[in-house]
Order: sequence, then structure tokens, then C-alpha cells
Amino acid sequence: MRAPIIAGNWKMFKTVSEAKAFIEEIKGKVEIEGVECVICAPFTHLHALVDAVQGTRIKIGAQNMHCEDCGAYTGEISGVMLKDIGIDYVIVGHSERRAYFAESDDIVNKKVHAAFRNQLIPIVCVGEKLGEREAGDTKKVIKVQIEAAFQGISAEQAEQVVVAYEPIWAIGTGKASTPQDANEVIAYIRDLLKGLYGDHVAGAVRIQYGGSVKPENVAEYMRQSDIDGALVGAASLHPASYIQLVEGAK
Ligand SMILES: O=C(CO)COP(=O)(O)O
Repeated sequence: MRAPIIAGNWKMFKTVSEAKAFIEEIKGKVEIEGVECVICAPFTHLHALVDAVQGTRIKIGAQNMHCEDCGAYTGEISGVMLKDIGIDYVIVGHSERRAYFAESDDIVNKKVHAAFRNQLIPIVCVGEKLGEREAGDTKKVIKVQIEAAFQGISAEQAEQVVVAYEPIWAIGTGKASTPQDANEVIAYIRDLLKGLYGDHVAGAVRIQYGGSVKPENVAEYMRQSDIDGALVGAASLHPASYIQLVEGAK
């Protein structure tokens, strides 16, 4: 049985005081048995948020990190630093990082290794562009991204990974993939994992859908056979909306 996981990706939004107020609003309302809640916030907010969620079951994640543990990388943050302040999750390979910060499949793989070196759970994002979908290349693109991300990752590690399938054309556009289409790609990702690691790991890995998920549509995604949660941008920014997303995941 895979526990549903609702992760908010706040991207580059909110001040620290707004972030702390958000946690105060959702505390006690999102701690639903069996549903895991994660908030992935900007780096500057993480320390305060780890404090704010003390005594709750809400987990805090980063949106990125460097693939090395330390070094002369001006402006970067490592997995060592994230673990040091009590972070549990880290998003790796988000399409915005792939598009605007040249994050390649190879770097994504290095970051997955860095996450496990530092006892962080990676939320590995994959997804196709609109042109790739229209050309019928969705599965081809996903296969390359998944195989690269899991390169050299052991079965014990692989089963802890959270995968987020986020078709790029559905992010922030209001054009969500239908639950059935999303489930088909997610079931394909599970098949790929089965090929790489066998039934046990494929059955254990949690795979989220992301892209224009809202309180109104989350339950329909969660009803699908292979969708285990959602990675949510815009609709995770408002406390009432985030609470409804978690309630919709039960
Ligand atoms: O990129 C996303 C989550 O990582 C999805 O963003 P939206 O939910 O705003 O479409």
C-alpha cells in the first residue's frame, strides 16, 4: 500500500513571515492519517519552516540543491546543508530547472545520488514538452529521463524515490492532463521501474502527477490506479486550497 503524498512546490513565492503564517493556518488540518504532506519552499525559508512544523507530521522539502556536498560553487546549497537543518525531501530535475538552469539528465542523476548520500528523499520530476507529446514521443522522452535519473541507484534506494510526472505543457497553464492520460504515463513509469528493479520496487515507488492540480480535480487523479499523489504549484500557495488538496487525497 503506497501512502499518498501531496507536495506543494512554492517556487519563488512568499516571504518568510508569509510562509510561517501559512503553516500556522494548516497545522492540525492536514494531518490526515495515511496522507503525507510536504511543503517545498525557497532556501531562505527552510530553517524557519522546519521549526514551524515541529510536533506536526508536515515535512519540509527544498526545491533544488547542488550535486556536490561542498566546494567552490558560489551561490549554491548542498544536501549536507539541507540535512543539517532537518530537511526531509528535495525536488530534483523540475522542468523549470531543466529549462532555465540547464539541468541535464546527468546532473539530475548526480543530484539523486547526492540526496541519498545525505539521507534526503528525492522527488524526481520527469515530463514531456508539448511538441514531444504532439509528435507521439511522450513515452520515449519519459524512458530516457527515468533511466538516466535512476542510473547507479540501488533497489533499496529506488523504492524510496518519489517520482513526479509533470507534463510541461500542463504546468501553470490551467491545461491539466486528463486523469486517464496522466495515469497511462504513470503506469508506464511503473513498468519502466519494474524493468529496472522488479515488481517489489515498482510496486513501492510513489508516483505523483503535477500540472494544474487544484482542489476541484485532485480526487479524480487520486482515484486512478497508479497515481499516488500530486506535486502542486499555484494551488499549494493558499492555506485553504492546500488543506483541500490534502483532504482530496484521502
Ligand atoms: O510545476 C508544478 C509543480 O512542481 C505545477 O505547477 P502548477 O500546479 O502551478 O501547474
